Formats: sequence, structure tokens, C-alpha cells
Amino acid sequence: MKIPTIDLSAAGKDPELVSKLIVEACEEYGFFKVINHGVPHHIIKTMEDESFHFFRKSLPEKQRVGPANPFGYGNRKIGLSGDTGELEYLLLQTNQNYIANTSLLISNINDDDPSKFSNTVNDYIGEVRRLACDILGLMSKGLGLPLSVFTTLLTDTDTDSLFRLNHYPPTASNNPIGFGEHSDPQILTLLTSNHVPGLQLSLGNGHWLPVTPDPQAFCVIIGDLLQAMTNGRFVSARHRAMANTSSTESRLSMVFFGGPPPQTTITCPPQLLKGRNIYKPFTWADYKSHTYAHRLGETRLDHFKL
Ligand SMILES: O=C(O)CCC(=O)C(=O)O
Ligand SMILES: [Fe+2]
Repeated sequence: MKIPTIDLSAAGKDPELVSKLIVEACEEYGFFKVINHGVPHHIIKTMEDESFHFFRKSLPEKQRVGPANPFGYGNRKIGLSGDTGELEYLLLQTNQNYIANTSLLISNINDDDPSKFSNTVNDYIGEVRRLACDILGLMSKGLGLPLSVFTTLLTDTDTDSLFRLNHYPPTASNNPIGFGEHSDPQILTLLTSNHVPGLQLSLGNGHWLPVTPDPQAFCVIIGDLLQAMTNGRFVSARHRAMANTSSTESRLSMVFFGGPPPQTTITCPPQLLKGRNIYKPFTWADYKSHTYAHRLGETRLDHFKL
């Protein structure tokens, strides 16, 4: 079993081939890596530096940006339904007002330049959103759909995308789990991490495939909404992160979750529908309420099966 790695620079010359490889990876794993993705290295590096700068602050300082209810700084508690893991995180909405306000709160702590964090986050999000749209465009092409069916959901002014910084400090705790098994609820996730390992992909039946960390690559993870919009043809990948057992180094993952405007109806486009619908139509707002009310590890999409 090997995680597919797709060279996006080949899409210029042979978009049909790259689209086909992406569709195959989405059907088989719901998970693949992309390289030569065009996100400049310095944008990723600056985001990583700013993240570590934040996580190095004292606990009471970080807690001023929390609790994550659901947004802001969180420590060990994941979500509001009792899940826990060996990590701390910062979960952010991606709209500019929210980023500006959070950045003020963060920079006030140490009298940092208030625009530093917001500029870094905005630059990063701009790049990963562009990358997410490139990938969604290639998926649509591979599925024979109009190119914009999925991308408009992320470019709409009301797009409900999130950005999450996960910090896994070295831990001697007995809890082996950093971030428990789950699928991401949105459309598409783009994750990059530093070189410390931890991420694992579920192969079903209790088997897990460790994902070799590659700071030059992005992991692309299919979310529940894309599984519903393809009527189950694409699978949302179940994954988890193990606690960081390195003795000295911290693990950092930076995760963009591309989500649609809350009132978007999620259903399979007629051109793609073969046979009958597996899922009843629902809005993203409905799906979020359901998600927040349940445990991380539940197969939340099953609730919307017909
Ligand atoms: O940190 C990781 O590698 C996984 C994090 C994750 O799955 C998430 O934030 O949804
Ligand atoms: Fe995830």
C-alpha cells in the first residue's frame, strides 16, 4: 500500500492524465500527496515560524485566545463532545475580519507587530485556497463535470473554510493519541507538516498506514461533503495523528479545511448521478450542527443516508 503522490506541475502539459490520477486516488484512498504545487516555500516557512512563535508563549498567554468554543486556542480538549488528545491547537475562521481581530489579540500578548500574524495567515490561506481550487478543478475535469462546480463553493464570499494549527509537543504521557481517528467534515483538506512524523491513514479493519512527513508536499484529504457530492464515489479518508514521541522536537501540522457557504445544499450533481442517491440533500449548516453534537470518531455522514 503506497499513498499516491501526484506531481501537479504535469497538469500544464497533460491535464487529462493528472485529472485521471486524482480521481483514482480519491476513489481508492480519499487521500493523496501533491508535489510541485506552486505554493512558495517562504509562505509555508513564515507560517510555520509564526505558529511556533505563538505556541512558545506561556499557557496563560495562549489561553487568552481561547477557549476553542469552537474557534481559538485549545489544549487537549478537541471539540465540545469530550474528545481529547496530546496536542494544543489554534482553530481559526478564514475571513479577514476574524483573522484581523484574532491577530490583535495574539500580538497584544507580547507587543508584537499586530499585522505580522494576520498578513502571514492571509498570505498562506490565499495560496492554499488557490491550490484547493486547482485540485477541485482537476477533479471536476476527471469526473466530466463543469470546472467550477466545486471551486465556486470555496471562492464564494461566504465560504466557511477553516484554518487549524496543531502543535504536538514531545510527550511522555501514556496517551498514544495526538488527534483521534476521524474524517474531516468539509469538502477538501490541505495539510502540511514539519518533518516530525505522526499522521496515519486508516486502511480499514484496524490497519493504519503511517504518512511519511514531507514538508515539500501537501496531503490532500477528501472530506465528508465531497463523498456526499459524488454519491459515495469519492471516499472521505479516515485519519489520525499519533502523540509525538520524539524526545526533543515538536510536531506542527497546518491544516486548511475548504468548506462551502453554510446554506449550500449538498447533493450529487445530476450529471454525476448513476443510479439512485445514497444521501438525502442537506445543508452544510445542518451537517455542522450534527458534527458538533457528536464524537470525533463517529461516521457522521451515515446519519444522512437515505
Ligand atoms: O495533525 C495532523 O496530522 C492531523 C490533524 C487533523 O487530522 C485535523 O486537524 O483534522
Ligand atoms: Fe483531520
